Amino acid sequence: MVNKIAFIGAGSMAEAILAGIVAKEVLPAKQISVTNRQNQDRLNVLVNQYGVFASTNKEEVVSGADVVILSMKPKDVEAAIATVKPYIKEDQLVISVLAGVSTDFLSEQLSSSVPVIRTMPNTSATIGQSATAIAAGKFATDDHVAKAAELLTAIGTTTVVEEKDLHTITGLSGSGPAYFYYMVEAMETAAVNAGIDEKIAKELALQTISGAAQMLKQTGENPSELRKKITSPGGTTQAAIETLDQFKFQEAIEACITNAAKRSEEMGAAFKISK
Ligand SMILES: NC(=O)C1=CN([C@@H]2O[C@H](COP(=O)(O)OP(=O)(O)OC[C@H]3O[C@@H](n4cnc5c(N)ncnc54)[C@H](O)[C@@H]3O)[C@@H](O)[C@H]2O)C=CC1
Ligand SMILES: O=C(O)[C@@H]1CCC=N1
Repeated sequence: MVNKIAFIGAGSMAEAILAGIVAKEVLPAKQISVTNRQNQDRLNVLVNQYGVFASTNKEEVVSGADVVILSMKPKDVEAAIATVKPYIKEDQLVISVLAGVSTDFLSEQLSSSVPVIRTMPNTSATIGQSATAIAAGKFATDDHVAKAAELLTAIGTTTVVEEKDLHTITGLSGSGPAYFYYMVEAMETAAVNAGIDEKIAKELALQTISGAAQMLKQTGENPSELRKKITSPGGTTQAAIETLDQFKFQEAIEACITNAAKRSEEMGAAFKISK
């Protein structure tokens, strides 16, 4: 049972998560507290929109919280932890959404054995549709993982993974929504360039991606089976897929995920433990 959640960082990811928690009535909005570096206007927006408590006073925000969610950019993590560390106790649970930053580094910065869970949500959290991966740090027990998972179901699905896999998973599902947006952008542009009205191109492309996602979920069939059902021999889809193959579609996606994972590793390498 969670009684109070504190967000350190009040940007888009914090908003997506707290919006989900408020919408699903996981706990009353007043029991969610938020802080940021110093932007009072931004805090006022969150207070007015969601009814949460917000303050730039770190002690007020963190004290008594069962769960503290680190939701600043990786570059700000050291400064942010330094300001909240005096108020973080070992009976609290720290959940990080920071890309690349290891739980060992966070534990070292917190200089205590407070349990730390590292997660990788995505921006579909805004509508309760995140695919969130969760990994336990060395001081986190199965109960802590279960508590984090229960909380994060407010923003979508949760999958427990090993921390070593989080770089690749960031490339898969953390950044993943962007690949589909990019695909839709490309499809719309291609249709418009071929003379289709922009509004019509948008409407058809949007329902196509949405319908395809629902087909994958509702039929439970493999993407390759679904693809084969559309591909009549010698027909239009075969011509289209052959074109994607000529442009090395599979290799492009492999390189896309590998490079995102590599970037996550590089980002994490800036936050190495000292021993
Ligand atoms: N945007 C995305 O798709 C995803 C982002 N993430 C991770 O979420 C984290 C946050 O990203 P966004 O919300 O997009 O960033 P953002 O820039 O919108 O928000 C960052 C927040 O941190 C606050 N902050 C900065 N320094 C601080 C300090 N010293 N003390 C307290 N608060 C401080 C800022 O005031 C701001 O409210 C990042 O670490 C990112 O890696 C994870 C998954 C997906
Ligand atoms: O682009 C980024 O670094 C963050 C992490 C995953 C999605 N957005």
